[in-house]
Amino acid sequence: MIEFRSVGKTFDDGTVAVRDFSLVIPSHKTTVLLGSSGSGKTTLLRMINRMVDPSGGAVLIDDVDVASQNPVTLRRSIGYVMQNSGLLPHRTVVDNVATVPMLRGVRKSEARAQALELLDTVGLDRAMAGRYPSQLSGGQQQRVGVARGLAVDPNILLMDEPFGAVDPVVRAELQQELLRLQGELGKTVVFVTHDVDEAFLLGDQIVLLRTGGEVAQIGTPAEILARPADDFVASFIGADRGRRVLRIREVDGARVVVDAQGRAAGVLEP
Ligand SMILES: Nc1ncnc2c1ncn2[C@@H]1O[C@H](COP(=O)(O)OP(=O)(O)OP(=O)(O)O)[C@@H](O)[C@H]1O
Repeated sequence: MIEFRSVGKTFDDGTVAVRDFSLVIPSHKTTVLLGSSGSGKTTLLRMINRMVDPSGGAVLIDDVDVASQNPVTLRRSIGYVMQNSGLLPHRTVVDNVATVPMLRGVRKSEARAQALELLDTVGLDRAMAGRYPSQLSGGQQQRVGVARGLAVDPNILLMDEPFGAVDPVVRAELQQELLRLQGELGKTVVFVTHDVDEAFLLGDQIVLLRTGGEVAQIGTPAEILARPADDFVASFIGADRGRRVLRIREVDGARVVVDAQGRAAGVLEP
């Protein structure tokens, strides 16, 4: 369990990124921090592994304040996947994945063997292992990024817009892959995105943020859809545009689901 207790962050230049944020993130689930640009999502995510230290309040992992932990040790125990994969350009794919385990003392041959298995786990052909990141497509690079995030077998996986830079088709593939992986691994995933559809697809719990890390609503996708807390939430999730309002229409005895514009979205099974 990860807990934010009245956390605030004011950067040195006076920017208040987060005012007063409290949240409990349950273990073995995916929690999505959703909000528009500048709402403080990345700042909050980075407080978990001490890439950012709060100016006030505390972040606890399993009841231990992260401020009491060595930042380097902490960072090496938590998986971190970012938008542009963050791979080391002069190291091969297999070495990129093996780097952190080796820093933690795993022997090179063993770390590489594990890295190859992780390539299988994230659905990347082992034939890619000897390539450099620039020789991979964006989607393949992100898979390597996920493999690297999983390399120390962390309990916690932090993902900061990990699929933001790839095209919609690859993005959908990577999302499905993450759902499959999470079904197998059951990590505590904290996922940052500004994409409502992505949030609703991946999140067990959604935390919708306004500017300053202010919580607009917390709930499951279904709860937020069913009862948006206010106009801001309704607008953000598209409910006000009727985008997510579906209706059932009878067509030749079949029940067809149509969207607010009357376009067919699917058929209900009898
Ligand atoms: N190192 C920094 N120094 C000063 N201000 C910062 C720093 N990092 C972030 N900020 C500011 O803090 C606020 C929150 O930034 P943050 O990156 O957490 O938002 P975000 O919701 O993740 O946005 P995005 O979706 O664009 O990444 C923004 O106003 C940003 O400009």
